[in-house]
Formats: sequence, C-alpha cells, structure tokens
Amino acid sequence: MGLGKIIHSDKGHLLELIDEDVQSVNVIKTKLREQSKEAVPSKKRKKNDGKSVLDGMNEEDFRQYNQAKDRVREFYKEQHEKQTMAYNLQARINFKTKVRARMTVWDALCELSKLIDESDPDTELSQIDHALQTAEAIRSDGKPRWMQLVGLIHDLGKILYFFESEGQWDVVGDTFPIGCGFVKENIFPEFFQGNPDNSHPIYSTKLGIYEENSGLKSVMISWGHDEYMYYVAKNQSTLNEQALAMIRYHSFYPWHREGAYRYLMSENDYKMLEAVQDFNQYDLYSKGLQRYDLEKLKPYYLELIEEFFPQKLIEF
Ligand SMILES: O[C@H]1[C@H](O)[C@@H](O)[C@H](O)[C@@H](O)[C@H]1O
Ligand SMILES: [Fe+2]
Repeated sequence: MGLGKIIHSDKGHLLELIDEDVQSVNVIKTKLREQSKEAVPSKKRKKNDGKSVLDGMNEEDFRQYNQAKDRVREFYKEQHEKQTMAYNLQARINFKTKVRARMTVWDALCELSKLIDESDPDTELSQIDHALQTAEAIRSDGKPRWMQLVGLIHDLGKILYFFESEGQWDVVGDTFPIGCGFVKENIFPEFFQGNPDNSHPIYSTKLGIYEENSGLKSVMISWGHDEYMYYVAKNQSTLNEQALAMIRYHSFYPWHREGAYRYLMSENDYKMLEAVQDFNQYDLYSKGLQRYDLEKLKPYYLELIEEFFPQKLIEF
C-alpha cells in the first residue's frame, strides 16, 4: 500500500490507472474510525427528526485542520494569499467570455474520477466517489429528487481544474467573501496576512465594498468550483433556489458552520442558510461511508439529470 500511483505534478494530484491503493487506505481509515467510535463515546452528529444514514457519525472525526497533513496547510496558504479582488474579477471575465467544453453532465462527472482534492483532510477518494456518496446518502434519507441531484453535482465544478485553473487553489477548498475583511472564522486565518487585499484601505474593512445586510447574492465569493457550478446550474438547469444555494455556498464554512458574516446577510439568506446546513451533513459526513459502483447507479442518475437539465449537452 502506498501512494505510488498518485502522480504529484504541477497539475496537482492526478489519480492514474486504478485507485485500488487509495481504496484500501480508505477502507483502513473507515475501520479505524469505527473502532475509535466504539472506544471513545464522543460528539455524535445531531439527529434530524427521523432516522438518517448519517446517525452515529462522529463530528470530531472530520475537519480537524490542526492535525491536517502538510498538503492541506500548504494548499490554504496559497489559496488565502492568491484569492484577491483582482484575481476574482479576472476569473469572472474569463468565465463569461468563453465556453470551455460542451458535454453531458454524466461525462463531466466521469472526469472527476481523475481528481483528488488537496484541500480536503477527510477523503483521499476521487471526487466521483465523493459525489456518489453524497447523493446516495441524501437518497437513502428519502430527501427530494432535486436534492439528490445536488448531492451528485455539487462538486462538479471541480472539472474547472482540467480547463483553465492556475492550480487547485482556485478550484477547491473552503470559500470566503472577497472585497471585505477576512475573518478569524476561516480556517488558517493567519494565511490571509500574505493577501494584498488584507492591507487594502477598503477591502480590509469589515463591510468593505458591501452595504450591511445587502444579501449574499451581491457578495463576491472566492472563485472556485462552487461559484462556477452555481452559474452553470443557474443558467442551464431548472433547479430551485435552495438547490442553487446549496451549490453556491456549500464550501462557505465560515458562514454556514462558524456563524460568521451575518452582517452581509439578507432576510432571505436565512432560509438559504437552513437549506445549506441540511445539505452540509450529507456532504461532510458521507465521506466515511462506502464506495459505490458507478455503472450500477448510472441508470438512476441519468434519469435524474435529465429531469432537471433540459439540454443534453451542457456548456461548461
Ligand atoms: O465543499 C468542500 C469543503 O469546503 C471542503 O472543505 C473542501 O476541502 C472541498 O474542496 C470542498 O469541496
Ligand atoms: Fe465542494
């Protein structure tokens, strides 16, 4: 066992050949998690009204950034330093002025099998596994079909990595607002010291370029898979407002988990917050669950995609 088959190149972690090695690492990790669950009775995930496949997952087994590997720290140093207003404006211009690919949602999802997220301390599986785990957890809990689809595609924007990203720092990781002061509720807040916006006369103030409670709709959130996929889905699917909020804000942990940036929120954002928090449990705690067989699940999810994406070929 080892990471011999993961290629570390300037393109980041590419998963080559088969990912059997990675699978076995994850099997061991899951077993260890289960053992430690038995040994130490600790903070179990809060339950909803009914039973959930996530019941019993241990919150403290996830997002332990103080124990995270160097790759995660290094990732966030780069991300926090390079996500500037100037970069974000340019990224949006690039996005709007061209179509990177025309393909089906399913084919795009399959691309994710080549990507391991460097920013994530909780999974070393490829992103297609994570997509299926999230969608299947939502489906097993009997949630609506639109939410199952969100589970499947919430991280689909990570294909940006194969088009025109500068690395993983402008694709993955937790997100935060640009154009106003960075706050301590972000992970590794100390790394913002190296961001030029941190000493900008306006961007470094609490509200920055925004008006109090003017709503997250008008807030620029750091560019990456969430913003990108939000625009793709908003323009080309019939997904509802909650679904689009789940896609846009699911990595905005300082907001949905740590309670920060309330001063930017509108009334309506509180409704969105509830939806995003509901979604987050599936996104985060399903990482400890089993892997699924893509081919077996394909017919179910093809139908689901068709239901909400009227065109077969999507402009990415
Ligand atoms: O939504 C998640 C979350 O923010 C994780 O912390 C991050 O590592 C992933 O890249 C992202 O997809
Ligand atoms: Fe994500």
